[in-house]
Amino acid sequence: MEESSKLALPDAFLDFLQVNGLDPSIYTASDSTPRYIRLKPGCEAYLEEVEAEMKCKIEKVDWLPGFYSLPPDIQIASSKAYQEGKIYGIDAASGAAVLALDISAGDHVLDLCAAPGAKLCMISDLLGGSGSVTGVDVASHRLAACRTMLQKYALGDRCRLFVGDGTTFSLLPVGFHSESKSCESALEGKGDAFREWTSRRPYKERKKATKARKTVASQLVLGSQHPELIFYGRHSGVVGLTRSELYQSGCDSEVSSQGYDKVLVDAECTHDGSIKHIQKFEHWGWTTLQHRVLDAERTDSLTTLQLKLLSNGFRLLKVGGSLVYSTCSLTVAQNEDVVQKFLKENASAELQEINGAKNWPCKSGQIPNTLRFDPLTSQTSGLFVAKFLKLAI
Ligand SMILES: C[S@@+](CC[C@H](N)C(=O)[O-])C[C@H]1O[C@@H](n2cnc3c(N)ncnc32)[C@H](O)[C@@H]1O
Repeated sequence: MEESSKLALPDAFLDFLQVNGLDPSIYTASDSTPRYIRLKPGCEAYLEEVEAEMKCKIEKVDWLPGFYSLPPDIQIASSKAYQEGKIYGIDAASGAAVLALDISAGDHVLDLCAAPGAKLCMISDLLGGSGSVTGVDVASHRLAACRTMLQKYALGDRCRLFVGDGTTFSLLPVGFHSESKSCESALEGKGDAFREWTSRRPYKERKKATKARKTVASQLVLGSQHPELIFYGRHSGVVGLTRSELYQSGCDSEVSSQGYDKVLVDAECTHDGSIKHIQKFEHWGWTTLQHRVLDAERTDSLTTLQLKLLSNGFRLLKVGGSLVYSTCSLTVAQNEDVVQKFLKENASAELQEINGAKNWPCKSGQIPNTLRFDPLTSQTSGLFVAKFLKLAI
């Protein structure tokens, strides 16, 4: 980690920080930010074993149940506990964003920007043996990594994953069956129903899936059509459904009562609050940072994307349900400004105070009830968090 304290940020990034009023010192003064892990419920007894194996003291994070902190330079990937799926790495600020959802038993949760899936794992963990979680991401390779993670930690039982555009995703939670079922569905026999998911599908099915994937990819480019289902757990509610039952959208009034209980929109952003992510560009090359993060056209369209993701996530929420919007950017443009625009356009949205946040090591955002984690004050990665309630109007 000593390396990072000498990190020489390129001019373009320093300009970006200056324009957005951000202090560059967070990228050089964060060497002491701990690494965080979450222990799978029921694995607490392994803690001593993990400490002995990693040869370090693992501290309980008092304000975040199930979380532990390790010294920053400890690598967890080679540990037995990690390989056996007893622990997974997730930053404490990310854990707080999931906790802000206030997940209860039986909730149907939508994670609209799910990959690579640390927050989705925690959501599945919190749901335990009830409810369901639907993960959506536009990047199929990243979502495939998320699927691997869910399987590795045995957390995917109630999960379904779709490759699709979160700004247009419209599928309701599992178990929702519209009274006005489509004729296609009524006529269709159950012969075509989804069977238990397996990664080793017969050749014929794989061929069909490849064809469907190609069609989906071209349809995604055109901004329409069904998202591709790439994983579903045994108790996700998908087994036994026909395609037309799975792909039901529901009208607005149906969404109000049958939509998701909780929605997480952990939106695509410039990742400038994730120090570890920015440090990686030292190896990837600073020009990559310029293309991927700082390109003006991209940053402009990014806030539009964030607003669309937030609006669509909120549309899919049932009345009385809550949505958490988060980004790992520290800029006001991608956080408070998006929230302000969203509130202006959505009279049924109310910013909510986040339960328990008084004990969290974060600051208030520029709008009351919004929160900001940053490496200097929180000893976590940077994260903005806002929570909305959907009112009946
Ligand atoms: C900050 S990352 C999400 C991290 C994830 N929640 C986790 O905890 O691991 C943002 C994600 O948004 C995805 N994304 C970008 N545009 C999207 C879109 N239009 N619809 C859905 N996902 C999108 C990216 O592929 C990326 O995986």
